[in-house]
Amino acid sequence: MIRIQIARLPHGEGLPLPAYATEHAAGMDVVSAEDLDLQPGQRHAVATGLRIAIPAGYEVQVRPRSGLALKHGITVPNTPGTIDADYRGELKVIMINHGTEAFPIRRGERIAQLVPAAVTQASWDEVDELDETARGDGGFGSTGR
Ligand SMILES: O=c1ccn([C@H]2C[C@H](O)[C@@H](COP(=O)(O)OP(=O)(O)OP(=O)(O)O)O2)c(=O)[nH]1
Ligand SMILES: [Mg+2]
Repeated sequence: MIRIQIARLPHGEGLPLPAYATEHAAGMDVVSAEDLDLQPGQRHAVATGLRIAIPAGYEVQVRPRSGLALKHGITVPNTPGTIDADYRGELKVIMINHGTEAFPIRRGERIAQLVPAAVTQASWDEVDELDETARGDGGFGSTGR
């Protein structure tokens, strides 16, 4: 359990903070701060009215809700969205309608889920040759279907 500072923008006033729906849920459901009808094929960065300050060494992933995906074709095209620890702008949820009908997104409705995660940063050791492995350069289905 880590602590993350969260601040509301004016249009975020009165909305519930992202919250776990069940005791051991992996994601905190986050709600929309705006009303819109997402047309088939349309993308929109949905406002949450929230800003957060994630501790260094962590990120927050933005993931779709499976019910919206299965029933309505509503998903997050950049899933998992990445909220960087040093980002201080508004948290937005990019949503796309892969369905065939307009989908109403209403203020206060849960649109996605936030999953905090530890981040490992790396630096490069540039070399001329890499060690050999049994897989070698086989990939992209090289082991069969
Ligand atoms: O679903 C998302 C994804 C990103 N962001 C914000 C927070 C994140 O820290 C910042 C940058 O995101 P990312 O690195 O994925 O986008 P980019 O296209 O690389 O933009 P930048 O050049 O600003 O890093 O945008 C969101 O609010 N929601
Ligand atoms: Mg980036």
